[in-house]
Amino acid sequence: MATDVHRPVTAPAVHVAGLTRSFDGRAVLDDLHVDIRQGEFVALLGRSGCGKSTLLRILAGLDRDIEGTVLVPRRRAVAFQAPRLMPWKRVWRNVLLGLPGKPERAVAERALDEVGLGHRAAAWPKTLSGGEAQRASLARALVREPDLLLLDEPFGALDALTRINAQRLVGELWQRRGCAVLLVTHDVEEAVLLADRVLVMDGGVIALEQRIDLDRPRDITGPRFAELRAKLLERLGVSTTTEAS
Ligand SMILES: Nc1ncnc2c1ncn2[C@@H]1O[C@H](COP(=O)(O)OP(=O)(O)OP(=O)(O)O)[C@@H](O)[C@H]1O
Repeated sequence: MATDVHRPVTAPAVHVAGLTRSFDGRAVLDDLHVDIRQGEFVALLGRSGCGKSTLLRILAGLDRDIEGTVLVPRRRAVAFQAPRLMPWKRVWRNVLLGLPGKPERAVAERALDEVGLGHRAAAWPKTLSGGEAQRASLARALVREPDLLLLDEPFGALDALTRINAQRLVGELWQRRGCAVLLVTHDVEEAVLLADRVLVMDGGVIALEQRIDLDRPRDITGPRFAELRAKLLERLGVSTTTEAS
């Protein structure tokens, strides 16, 4: 009997093969291939307009006008740069929005506790700070018990200090939950800090794949961190040295 020796022991969380997505006749994603293992944290970098959000929207099931193969877990959740909370619903109701059945408030409160926002469950969205609103948005994703968490620049609009706390929180949530994460970011340091693997998109494909071989918790001051950061910046076309005038 023939056996398929190439078949993986566990199926990947995400399998994308030959994915093409065009807008007005222009292929933004052009025969793109990517796999993400179960429980793996992958960061996606790339110049503005290269198609990162397009890929993420396809994985989220928000865009189906594609060619190619896309296999994703049924349980997946997405958080965007803008928290997208409904202003007329209290925070806990926002967290439960769109969930099937009639989940109880306690379900929302558990997810809010997990992101340190349990005490604001009854608040109106407009009374939240930017960082709190982003955490509420994360709670809304977590309450879906995702096997795949899709994050589209979730920290992009936060100030530096809030951003560091939010990055730490996402790292902790990922370790606790064990779900696969795909994080779209512009921040190379954030990618090296959090990810098992960093992908750089260019020309509609994954142009570089870099494994981050650093132990956790990561030392952002170490030489290997700097080396990885420099390599990724170089691939993104950003110079890491300044010329003396
Ligand atoms: N619905 C759409 N209609 C037409 N063009 C689109 C549409 N969505 C995306 N595009 C185009 O596809 C390209 C990729 O957009 P996308 O938002 O995926 O880039 P990105 O890498 O996420 O950019 P950024 O880093 O600036 O967020 C852009 O040129 C954009 O104008």
